[in-house]
Amino acid sequence: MSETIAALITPGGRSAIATIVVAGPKAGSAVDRHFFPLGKKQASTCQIGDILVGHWRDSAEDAGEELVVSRTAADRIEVHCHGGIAAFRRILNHLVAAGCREIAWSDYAHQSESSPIAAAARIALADARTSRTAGYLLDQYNGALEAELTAILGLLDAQQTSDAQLRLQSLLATANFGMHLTKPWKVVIAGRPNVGKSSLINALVGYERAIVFDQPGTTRDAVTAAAAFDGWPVELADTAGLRESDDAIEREGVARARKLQSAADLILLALDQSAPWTDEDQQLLAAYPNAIVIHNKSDLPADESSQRPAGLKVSAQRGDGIEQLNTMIGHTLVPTPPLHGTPLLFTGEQVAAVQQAAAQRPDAAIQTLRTLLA
Ligand SMILES: Nc1nc2c(ncn2[C@@H]2O[C@H](COP(=O)(O)OP(=O)(O)OP(=O)(O)O)[C@@H](O)[C@H]2O)c(=O)[nH]1
Ligand SMILES: [Mg+2]
Repeated sequence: MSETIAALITPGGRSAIATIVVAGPKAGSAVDRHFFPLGKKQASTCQIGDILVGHWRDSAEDAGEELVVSRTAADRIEVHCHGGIAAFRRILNHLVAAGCREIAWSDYAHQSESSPIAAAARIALADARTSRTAGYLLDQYNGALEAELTAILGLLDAQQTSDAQLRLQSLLATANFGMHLTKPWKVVIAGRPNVGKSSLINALVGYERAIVFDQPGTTRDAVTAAAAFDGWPVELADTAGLRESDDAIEREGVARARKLQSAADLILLALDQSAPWTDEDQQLLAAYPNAIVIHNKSDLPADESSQRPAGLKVSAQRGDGIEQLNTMIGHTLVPTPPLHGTPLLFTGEQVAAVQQAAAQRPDAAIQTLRTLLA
């Protein structure tokens, strides 16, 4: 590396501490210009692993900001400063004036990782919302996908094209799961007004996110909440109760509800087991054949209609059955979680490249896969 770069590697905004990495031959001298250590060692002369406390000053007269500098590799220094935007911006500006080139943290990940797949996994890890999804991304960071692509390349090189094709297809089958490692599953609740959809959302997320009221037509706009079921990150959406209405705002709410429901990975169909079975319930059941059917208000006497389908009995109000619902949502989203270490496609670019390779003749497929690995 001949140039020296500076990159903010923590999220922008009001985080507590920001970390700026300075990497390249001029890292030490660039930091020395503004960093005045309390001890004898300078940023440019300290050893790997040294942590220096000092002040970042505009000039020798400036009181400066107290911060910490450490050397993490021969040509790499980290500056740990206050996390406010103005604080890290000032330091980055000084580093640029000292000859560093400022780059984005994602570009730094690409520069500092050994392969594009490891870099992509590192970037994706920042978007993993649960330790379960992070675990699968760590597998890819540690080489699971790279090893599989390399093995497929070997098969193609050896002209074992049908074996290669099988393994490309198995990889493609992981794309839906893999892409969800950084993008939560969308779970949307549907049902007639007043069956207890908002109450169910609140019971599932564990706090009062959605407004509950005894009048039908309470929820108008979609309300979403971040949740996790069985370690799978989910964006859970409450929607307006589905019914014909003369009220323009409610009609708009119903239109938005239908749109969200059509884009959902999973629908929870809420029914009121204490109310008589209606044609609307029947229509909803037919419209969402893959939905999890929930019979809410199990604390009230049941309406014994013969048309009532099988489903999970819960009481959103009392919490009965919510734990089972939780588990059922997780198992429905991911019926058979991949074993740890399984290669997974987790970016759109990877999916597109593997789809392309699967459709190509061996020579072209080899080129496509090499580009993905290079
Ligand atoms: N007894 C009983 N009442 C419930 C239960 N769940 C919800 N309710 C009541 O049913 C009424 C409607 O609840 P909501 O959660 O607002 O229903 P909703 O389906 O979101 O209604 P809309 O937003 O109007 O479509 C409220 O009075 C709730 O307190 C339950 O498990 N048992
Ligand atoms: Mg509601």
